[in-house]
Amino acid sequence: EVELKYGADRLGKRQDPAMQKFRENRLGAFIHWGLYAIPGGEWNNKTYHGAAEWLKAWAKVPTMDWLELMKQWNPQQFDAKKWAKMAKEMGVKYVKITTKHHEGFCLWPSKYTEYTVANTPYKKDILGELVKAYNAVGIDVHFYFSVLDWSHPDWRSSIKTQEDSIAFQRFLTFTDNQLKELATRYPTVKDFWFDGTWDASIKQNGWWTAHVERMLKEMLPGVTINSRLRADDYGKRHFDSNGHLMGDYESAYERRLPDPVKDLHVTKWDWEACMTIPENQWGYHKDWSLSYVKNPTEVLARIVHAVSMGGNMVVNFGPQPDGDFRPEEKKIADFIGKWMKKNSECIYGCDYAGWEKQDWGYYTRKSNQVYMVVFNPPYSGQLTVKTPKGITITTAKTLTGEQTQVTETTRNEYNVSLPKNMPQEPFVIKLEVKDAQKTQDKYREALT
Ligand SMILES: Cc1ccc([C@@H]2N[C@@H](C)[C@@H](O)[C@H]2O)cc1
Repeated sequence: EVELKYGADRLGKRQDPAMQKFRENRLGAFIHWGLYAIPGGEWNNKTYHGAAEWLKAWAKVPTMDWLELMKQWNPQQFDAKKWAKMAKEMGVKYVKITTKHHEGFCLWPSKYTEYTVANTPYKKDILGELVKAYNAVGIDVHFYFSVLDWSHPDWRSSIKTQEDSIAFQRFLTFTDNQLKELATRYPTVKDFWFDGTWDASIKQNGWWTAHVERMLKEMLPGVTINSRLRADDYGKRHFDSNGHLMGDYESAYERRLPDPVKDLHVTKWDWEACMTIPENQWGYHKDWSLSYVKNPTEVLARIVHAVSMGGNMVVNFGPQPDGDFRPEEKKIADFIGKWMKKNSECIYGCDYAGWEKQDWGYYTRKSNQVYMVVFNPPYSGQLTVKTPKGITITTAKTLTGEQTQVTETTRNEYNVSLPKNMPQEPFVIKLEVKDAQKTQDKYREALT
């Protein structure tokens, strides 16, 4: 291994209560809300197909013109309690909120920049209202924070001159101040999810990314930090030059998921994926007909896929400029919530089962219970289940208590029959399993 001053601060999964809560939460929601919601992907009567929160870039809008949008920021329909109710009913255990996206507009009244909600017609502290409302219904709040800040004159994507270097040091101090401000104003925050950290200027200041992780953990014991913040002494990101994961969980799965057969290495560490409902829109876009929009079952499949491989899933919402949500997003939240009401036992606190992936769907596991989450019931009426050596199935029944037939077809292989009255939506069969290995050990202990 190479000697590192700014590599991984810890090896292996964190096992403290705060990280266990992060892991057991499993299902979260993303909120991408900022000035970009106002134009919604359209500028000077031209509609841009790219991600709406990047419109400033696509339409090459000068920073001062873009920040003029602040004069229109006045979400009259915004009601933090309604947002919290929607999240609660969806069954998410945490919400990640864009405190500041690349545009540099802050949802909290930061005293380190004028580009904040305080200087808009709306005036009020949106972030503070959301933290209070989500926490009041038992939902953890996570902060998305973009280091990249298009509104700040000292931002540099690369350091070419001495002047760049001096400016960028000022920028890092500005960023430190904003992060300390967020940690001080909102001490119930449970996580910081950093974005906008891919540029050379950050990669060659790996020391600063390590300092930020350490500073926030000192200020907020238990807080979790995503791997995307981190660069090591040599500019290596997410995993340091010795291959060790930095931060507390891998955060590279954005709009994609690890393969359930080829990418099983991800089950060795904590990770969190995030996804959009259209192909690629995080902020509000007026026209969702421009790309494929996932149906509710496709969103659900990605949630279960992540949990089946020991990860979390965060489903994105891009609120309208008026502070309400678009009907398509309300429909998704409602479907997921209804499904979770019946089936969340196979999600919360569940992990990778270690069983071979089958075509009918995904396994999740909680202690000696293995859940079969069935998305593709086979015409044979039989669900193939292959168990690892020494593991046998003792019972199998749906979460509504209906017994299903379990037939051993060969060593470590079973047919689990589809339930008689099969639900017309993805359903769960719960298996009780016995691990011969473990019981023998217990038995052997008894002998000595
Ligand atoms: C190339 C690229 C940069 C940043 C992003 C941001 N990360 C997501 C979580 C959104 O915030 C998106 O704007 C997406 C793609």
